[in-house]
Amino acid sequence: MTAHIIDGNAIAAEVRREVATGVTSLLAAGGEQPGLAVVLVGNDPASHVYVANKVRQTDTVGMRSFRYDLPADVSERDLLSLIGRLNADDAIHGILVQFPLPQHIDSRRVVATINPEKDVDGFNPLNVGRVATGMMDVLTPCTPLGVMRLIRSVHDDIAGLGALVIGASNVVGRPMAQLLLEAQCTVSIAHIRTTDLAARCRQADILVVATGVPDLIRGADVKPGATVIDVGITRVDQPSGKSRLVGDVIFDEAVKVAGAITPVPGGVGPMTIACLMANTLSAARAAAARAVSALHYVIRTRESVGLDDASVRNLYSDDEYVRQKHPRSVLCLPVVKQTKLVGALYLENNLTPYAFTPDRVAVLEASQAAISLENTRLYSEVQRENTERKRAEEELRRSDAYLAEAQRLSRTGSFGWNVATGEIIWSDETFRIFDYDKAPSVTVDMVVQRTHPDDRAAVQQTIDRAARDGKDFSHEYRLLMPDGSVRYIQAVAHATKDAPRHVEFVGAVTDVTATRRAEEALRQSQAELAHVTRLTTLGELTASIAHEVNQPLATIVTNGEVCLRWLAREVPDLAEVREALRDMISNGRRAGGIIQRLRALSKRTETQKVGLDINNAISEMIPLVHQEALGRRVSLRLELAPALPAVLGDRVQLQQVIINLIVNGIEAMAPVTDRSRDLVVRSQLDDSGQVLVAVEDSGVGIDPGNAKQIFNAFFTTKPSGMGMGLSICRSIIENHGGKLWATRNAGPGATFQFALQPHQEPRS
Ligand SMILES: NC(=O)C1=CN([C@@H]2O[C@H](COP(=O)(O)OP(=O)(O)OC[C@H]3O[C@@H](n4cnc5c(N)ncnc54)[C@H](OP(=O)(O)O)[C@@H]3O)[C@@H](O)[C@H]2O)C=CC1
Ligand SMILES: Nc1nc(=O)c2c([nH]1)NC[C@@H]1CN(c3ccc(C(=O)N[C@@H](CCC(=O)O)C(=O)O)cc3)C=[N+]21
Repeated sequence: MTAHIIDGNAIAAEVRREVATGVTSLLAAGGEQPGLAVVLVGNDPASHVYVANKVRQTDTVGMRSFRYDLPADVSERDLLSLIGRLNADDAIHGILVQFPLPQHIDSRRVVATINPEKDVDGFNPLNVGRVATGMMDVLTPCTPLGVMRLIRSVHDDIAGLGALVIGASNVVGRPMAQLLLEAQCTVSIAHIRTTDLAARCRQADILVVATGVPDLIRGADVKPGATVIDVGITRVDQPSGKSRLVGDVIFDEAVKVAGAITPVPGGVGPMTIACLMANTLSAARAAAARAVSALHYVIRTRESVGLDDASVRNLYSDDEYVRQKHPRSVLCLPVVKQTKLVGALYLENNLTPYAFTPDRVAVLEASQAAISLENTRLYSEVQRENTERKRAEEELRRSDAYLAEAQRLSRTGSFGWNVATGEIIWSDETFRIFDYDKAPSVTVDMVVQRTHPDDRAAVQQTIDRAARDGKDFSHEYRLLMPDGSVRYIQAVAHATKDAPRHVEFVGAVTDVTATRRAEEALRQSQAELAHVTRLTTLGELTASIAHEVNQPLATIVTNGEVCLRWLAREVPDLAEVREALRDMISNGRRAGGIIQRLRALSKRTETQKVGLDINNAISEMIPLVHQEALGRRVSLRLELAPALPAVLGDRVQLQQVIINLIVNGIEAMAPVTDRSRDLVVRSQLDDSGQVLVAVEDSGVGIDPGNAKQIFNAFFTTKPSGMGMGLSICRSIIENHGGKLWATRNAGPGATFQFALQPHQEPRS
């Protein structure tokens, strides 16, 4: 198995492409073209090759290169002064002084002179210190940076791996170890004095060799599967006369043991230059971001900036604008409103330094403060008003929503009607009830149109009267909907008058269809129940009624025989015959009357309320109960007050009540043996002008324990009764707007009575 050979050339090309893209977007964002200065001292041929390479690649990725070739005997001072100029030159974002430098020049001083922001080698102590303390967003030495990228091409995560760095130079070994440490490797650094190097190598998951000692690491020194990074580059002469580059690792051996390995050449080397490009781009980007004008500073810090003499080099001298316009005095104040920076006040004077004296600044700042204060006051006022308005609007919106919902739920719509203008406004629910599409205004005609034809005249009349009198009104009418269905509407309206001729109605319309239908159903079932109980009562009376009918029939038969006899005489006695015939007719009528009443009572009819004479209604029932009373030895007496006013009622239903009360009274006296059984049916006008009908018996009376229940449905004291009688009676009387109740008599027995309002003939 051989190791994966990490292709430094390919990855370096990748890095260069990224850099080229970065340069393009930096330019697009208005940044300056990145520039790299390469300083070469002396004539070292290898260095010339490298530098030429760097310059070429710089141009390739779209950056500018500046090459400075100095003689080998250049003074340190001259070199440092060149560096100073390069530091100040805004076209230059990166400075690289190629190593090695001649002996007479102190490389550390050179490195320390390079502006840390332009130190693309990452050798300046400030950058070294930053990397050493884990600040990775700074310029990082190129070779270790490239190595990390190579390692990452084979490892997603190297945290926890054992890493051995051989070589402890400031250029490679030490920063390398820092980067590996930062990536959470367990890092060892080996150097010339390290003992048992091979054994240490065999422990390393990641082996970075940077000594410049060819063949230092053999295959046997590599931990199987380890990642081997060979930084070393040594040019060795070959027998052919040509030279070739070798690394520190015996590649042919190590490639058989390692998991991944970099070749030399084509490994770390190309990465170093690619990372130099990347560092130069980073430096240029940082410079663009830092293009800190005074304005930017003010915006960022909200502190005012004053430059008394802008021609003197200062923090803002690098500002593009300052460089081009050379203002002499600059004052920049933040304009803050409601803790928000809304702008900056920028004043400059291109003629004199010290134009913005402290007292002038104070005046400016004070007036700005005054304006701010006033703004603050206005702002908070507006803010408060806004909040208040929002709250009110929200409340209104919510209550509107509640109202609409309530209208929908209660099927009640509202309306407004201005009589003078004829303008009518409907709520959504009103539109729904009338089944019209929503419209901004409505006419009286629309209401009339929708009204059931049978009710139209009445509705029109109500509306006309309301418009004329300007008085509250309420009416109930039906709507005939487009689909042919009928709706029952109840409308009430209240008149408001703010001027004598200016009447406005505010009202509500309720769809009471469901209520009316329920009432109708209830009335129907009550009528049916009443009919059934009526038949039951009549059923109980069958025997006595049959007897009651039989009697006139028997009389008729007897009279018929008498007639035949009188006619059979030699001289027929016609006077007698006539007398008998009259008797027959009257008895026939009597029987017929009973049958007729029976038929009326047993018929199932709609309720028909008419003005009727209650005495007459009572009298008609007597023949039906006459025989029953006789048979049970009850004396039945009528005490009917003459000239009673008519009552409005359904004859059959009221007669059902009367007959029920009489039958109950008769039954209540059945157990009575020690006294006479008297039943009195009385009619009279009571003190309050009501027509009163009372049925008084001398029976067993009402058990006080039952007094409350006797009118309840299903309550009965009779063994065979259904218990519907009194409950139906009461509902009939209540339907007539009257009252039915029972009292105990002073003597034995009880009195059941009902009271009805006299019927007012409608005045036409
Ligand atoms: N590919 C690339 O881009 C680059 C390649 N290089 C190459 O990397 C190599 C190292 O460069 P650089 O760090 O600048 O060189 P230096 O000479 O500055 O450092 C060499 C380091 O290796 C250590 N060392 C030397 N011999 C041994 C040994 N036998 N066993 C253990 N440690 C040893 C030294 O230890 P001590 O400190 O005790 O002397 C020293 O720390 C060179 O071949 C150089 O050409 C360098 C830079 C970039
Ligand atoms: N201030 C400074 N910064 C440096 O980064 C720096 C320096 N001085 N001095 C010298 C070392 C060495 N160095 C290399 C750069 C590229 C290759 C490189 O491209 N190598 C190719 C081969 C190049 C060739 O053909 O010679 C490769 O390994 O494939 C090698 C080595 C940067 N160094």
